[in-house]
Amino acid sequence: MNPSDIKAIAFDLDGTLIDSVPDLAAATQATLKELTLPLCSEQQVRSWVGNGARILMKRALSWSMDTDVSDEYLDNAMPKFMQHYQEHLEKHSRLYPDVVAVLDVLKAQGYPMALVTNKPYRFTVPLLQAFGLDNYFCLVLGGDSLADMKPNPLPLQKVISEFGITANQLLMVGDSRNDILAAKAAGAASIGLTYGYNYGEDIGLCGPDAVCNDFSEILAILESRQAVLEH
Ligand SMILES: O=C(O)COP(=O)(O)O
Ligand SMILES: [Mg+2]
Repeated sequence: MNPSDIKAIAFDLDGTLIDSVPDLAAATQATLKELTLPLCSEQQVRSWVGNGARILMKRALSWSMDTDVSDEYLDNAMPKFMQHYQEHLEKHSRLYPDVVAVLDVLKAQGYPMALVTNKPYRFTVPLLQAFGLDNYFCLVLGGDSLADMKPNPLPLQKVISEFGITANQLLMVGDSRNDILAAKAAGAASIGLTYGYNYGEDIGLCGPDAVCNDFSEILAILESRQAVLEH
């Protein structure tokens, strides 16, 4: 990545801006309870998040990352999960440190910003509103907004075309290999954050252009761009 090329930024939501697992876990547990199935732990849910609500529920129903669950079984559980998550949404979720301060700086610096999450769109906007994040993003894409979600490059390609930039001018910031793989497939740059979920794996393993341990480090990476521009 050449920081001086970056003209716009796409942010992931869960595990990047907001620690949403406490509410996702509560909704998952409430669904399993309603189905009289064995309950899972918050830690398990933390390792299952990343590919949207349906895959999370598939993993919860099977207590596994990759066991197949029949469509019928999953279709029966999904409305229950959606209802429970609707009720929990922002009850125990928390903004990560420095998120608002850094978004303020980036907005003031004039970067157009997009929010690209695998979370269903219907939960995304209320969650952004609940945490005062709804005025930063000119484009918000949920996991069900387009025909495919991250790690497919489609949502980032949409950002690139909507913002009228080239792929190498987009920076994707996220906590999951899905964010990094989507960025690579779209030809965009990426920053991987270490504090999020990523299935319990080291985010550095999927090869982001940079790794940050906290959100404010993003500014330092982009500052070299400012230095180049001011020169
Ligand atoms: O809801 C998920 O599974 C992941 O959401 P994210 O793409 O914002 O991390
Ligand atoms: Mg994430």
